[in-house]
Amino acid sequence: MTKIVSGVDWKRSGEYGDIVYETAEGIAKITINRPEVHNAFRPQTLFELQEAFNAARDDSEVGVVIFTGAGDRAFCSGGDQKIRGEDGYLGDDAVARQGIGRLNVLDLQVQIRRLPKPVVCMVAGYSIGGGNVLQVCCDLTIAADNAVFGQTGPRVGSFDGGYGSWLLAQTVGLKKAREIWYLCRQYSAAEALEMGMVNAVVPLERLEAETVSWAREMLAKSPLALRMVKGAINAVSDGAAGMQQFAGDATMLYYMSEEAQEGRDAFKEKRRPEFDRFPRRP
Ligand SMILES: CC(C)(COP(=O)(O)OP(=O)(O)OC[C@H]1O[C@@H](n2cnc3c(N)ncnc32)[C@H](O)[C@@H]1OP(=O)(O)O)[C@@H](O)C(=O)NCCC(=O)NCCSC(=O)c1cc(O)c2ccccc2c1O
Repeated sequence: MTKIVSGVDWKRSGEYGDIVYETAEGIAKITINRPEVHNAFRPQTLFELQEAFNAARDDSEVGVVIFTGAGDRAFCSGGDQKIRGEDGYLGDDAVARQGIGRLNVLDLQVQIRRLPKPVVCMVAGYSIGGGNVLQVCCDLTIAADNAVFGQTGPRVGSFDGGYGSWLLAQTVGLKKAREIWYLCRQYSAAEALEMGMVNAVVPLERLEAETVSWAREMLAKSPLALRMVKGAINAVSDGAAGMQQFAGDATMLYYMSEEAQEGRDAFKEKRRPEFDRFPRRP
């Protein structure tokens, strides 16, 4: 196994079984840790990932999230086919004991899109099936030169009709997205770069150093500007939900203004608000 080093002193936290959560220098690194199945996810993996992404969201020290897989052979090979039941993936919780499966990767996809901080996918080896859909949902992707991308749904009896298909089509174009989904071929890192599915390809041993350097570059930028740009880029394609997020950000900024605070203060002080103090901007 190639040693991937970056010189970053990651601090591990949280109690997880299927993932690892680490932070350093304003970056959160979230790693799927099931290398024996090429980091395929099961319901538990996804619940833990949701918890970790929430931790990164809530940590005001964190400005960028790196999402990756353990080892150098795979970022993620999608849903764990060995525990796929008749209607979804079966965990070991009470719901699964009733024979009811889950498709809870869909919740994680939405969470990554709505996280108000850039999420960078760091891919070594396979990014396949539902794993590649997660990669597509991330804001940026840095790939190692051994990375392999592809969808397998129509080969294994599955498909992702949401972000997996139309977001991929937005990313690489309609014809290419159809090819990827209809033929279930595998594509090299160089081909993924060429079609615009990833942002950069670097030698495997430099993967983390390069990804961290992109993260540091973003950390030097205005966090609110990054948040608004992410929301703006997603707003159109996320429809009403995208507009709701963007409007929510506008509300947050308005709450931070003296004008909005005058409304709140006037209510608390039982007086008329003095909105005349604020300009009616052109
Ligand atoms: C990724 C591969 C192309 C790699 O091939 P390779 O030959 O290098 O390695 P092996 O095949 O020998 O794999 C090593 C080891 O890992 C196990 N493994 C790999 N992938 C998975 C997996 N997804 N699930 C379970 N186990 C896996 C493999 O069995 C080996 O272990 P052994 O003990 O058996 O030796 C190749 O592995 C491959 O093609 N993998 C399957 C990729 C795949 O089809 N993924 C699922 C696609 S569907 C999906 O992900 C999905 C999930 C959702 O939750 C959805 C929700 C809603 C809508 C759609 C969804 C969806 O499409």
